[in-house]
Amino acid sequence: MEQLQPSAANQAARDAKYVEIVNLVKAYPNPLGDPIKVVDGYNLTIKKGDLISVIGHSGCGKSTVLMMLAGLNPITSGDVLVEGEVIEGPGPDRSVVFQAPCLLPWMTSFQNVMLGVKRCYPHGTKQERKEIVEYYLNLVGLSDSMHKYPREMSGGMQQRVGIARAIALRPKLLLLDEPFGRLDSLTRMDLQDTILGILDKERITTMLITHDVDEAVYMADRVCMMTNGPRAKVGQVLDVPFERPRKRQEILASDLFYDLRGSLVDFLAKNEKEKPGDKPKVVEPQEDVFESPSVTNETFKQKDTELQLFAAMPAHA
Ligand SMILES: Nc1ncnc2c1ncn2[C@@H]1O[C@H](COP(=O)(O)OP(=O)(O)OP(=O)(O)O)[C@@H](O)[C@H]1O
Repeated sequence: MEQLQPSAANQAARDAKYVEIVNLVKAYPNPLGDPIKVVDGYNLTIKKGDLISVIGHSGCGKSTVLMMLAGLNPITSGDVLVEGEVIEGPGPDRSVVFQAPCLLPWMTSFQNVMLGVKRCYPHGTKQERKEIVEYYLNLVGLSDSMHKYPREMSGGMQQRVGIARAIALRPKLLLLDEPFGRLDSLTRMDLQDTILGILDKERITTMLITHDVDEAVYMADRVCMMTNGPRAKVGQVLDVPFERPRKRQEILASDLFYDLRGSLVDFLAKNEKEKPGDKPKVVEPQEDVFESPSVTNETFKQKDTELQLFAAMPAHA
């Protein structure tokens, strides 16, 4: 076996824990203002360049975890480290794609992507920034629609702009919160393959939240299955050993795909009994929760806050 040089070994060790999520806790106030731990002790390590999909029953806390990673939802306790650095708020090293594309309607796709590029590359020349925008719009298959406004594009095309905008920032961590959730199944498959094609080229470390077991397996290197909330955490992590680039037909024809899919379905079925909403559950306030005063000012759902990220984003050093 080939012997790794010490520096290469160190690099490999660093890459193995490129993103570390350590004992992450999120508490929201219940209607009486008492803190309820929705996520409690979430631990996960993501290798550089890996795509990890996160699956779990509705309301278990998937988006809550993703928003904490994005820095858009304050962490009650615990840490998120990207390349060894603890994250504090949003930053240009992380970008997010939500279910809704959240494009500015008065801007073309080019201008929408340029919005983030300008903030992240303030020292680049106008020509360099233009080339970055064009490159990424081309990568998502929109070279012919660079000067179209959102109203002139389909939902799938708008989502492509959102993906180009996120990837053009060259983030260390790409966060995808059900990015295909509003699309028809053909557009969905098309876009899944577009993202996989881009990640094969760029190897961006990615977390994908999805409700779709097939998508979770097809897209990911590992699938993280979350337990039900409150106090949700990582229940099980499943390795998906298919090589990249992946060919959908080959994967769908393999027995392994159905075995992996079966493991996910079993996990979700076991958790089904405890699904919130199945039976009324009295959730007692939890005394040991770390105080988080900003929590009461948060909006209930934060899925449409992509633009906050750009507004709050400091430039690349
Ligand atoms: N700002 C908030 N204040 C209070 N409770 C919240 C807030 N945001 C989310 N919650 C609650 O936290 C829990 C987890 O919500 P979250 O949206 O993270 O779940 P999810 O797994 O992403 O759900 P879905 O799959 O349906 O999108 C839910 O019970 C939700 O009602």
